[in-house]
Amino acid sequence: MTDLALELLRVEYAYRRDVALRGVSLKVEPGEVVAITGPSGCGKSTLLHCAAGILRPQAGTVQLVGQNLADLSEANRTRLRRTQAGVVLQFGQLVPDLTLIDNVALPLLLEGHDRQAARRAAREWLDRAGVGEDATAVPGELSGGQNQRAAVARALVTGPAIVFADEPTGSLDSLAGEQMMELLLASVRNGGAALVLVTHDNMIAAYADREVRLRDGVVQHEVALS
Ligand SMILES: Nc1ncnc2c1ncn2[C@@H]1O[C@H](COP(=O)(O)OP(=O)(O)OP(=O)(O)O)[C@@H](O)[C@H]1O
Repeated sequence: MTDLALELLRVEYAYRRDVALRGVSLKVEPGEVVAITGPSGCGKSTLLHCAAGILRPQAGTVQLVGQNLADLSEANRTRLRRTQAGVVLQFGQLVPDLTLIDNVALPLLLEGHDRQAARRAAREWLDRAGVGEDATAVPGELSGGQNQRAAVARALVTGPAIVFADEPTGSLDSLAGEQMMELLLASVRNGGAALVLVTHDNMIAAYADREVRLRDGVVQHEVALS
């Protein structure tokens, strides 16, 4: 039996003042594209951060590719996250002082790959993402759309089992947003990765295989879209 890409069981998360998640369960199959939707403040980003191992839930379990994150040491959790999970956020979040090629090579260098091989793989991913010609530019010299393309390359370069994207088109106009979604979907499908996508935009959610709608920190309903 193949492991699920992601499984959350009764996950709860509270910030100092607000309870963001009140027992959320979610399964994502390998290669599946799932959109997390719902009104502002319903817990979408918190769910994504718990699933990606960035936040630690106070209750419930998160399994990434069959491994319970709570059972792993800090070092092993970081390693699993780096190798198995790619992350794309709203504004790219590239390192501003590094060129695109160095930004994309970074996850491989952190995993101990040699510099030349890391840069070669980074260049290939930048080409696939349509920004190969901008490989030596720094993020500040490029548009939001170009930076988001590089962020997709950085998320996919390690060959992750799952990609987490939080409003990846939120800073783009609608044409650049559509192109970005096409790239993200083609990239995860080529790499065989699952995609968990947070969005408040119905047009973007429509790209998913399944929509999971949150309300007040719980799953309100799930709909198969394809
Ligand atoms: N860093 C934080 N510190 C304190 N409270 C937070 C933090 N991030 C989120 N919250 C609170 O947790 C709840 C859920 O927020 P979250 O950002 O997960 O929702 P969201 O659905 O992603 O919202 P949006 O669509 O507006 O981004 C909200 O009440 C929010 O105010």
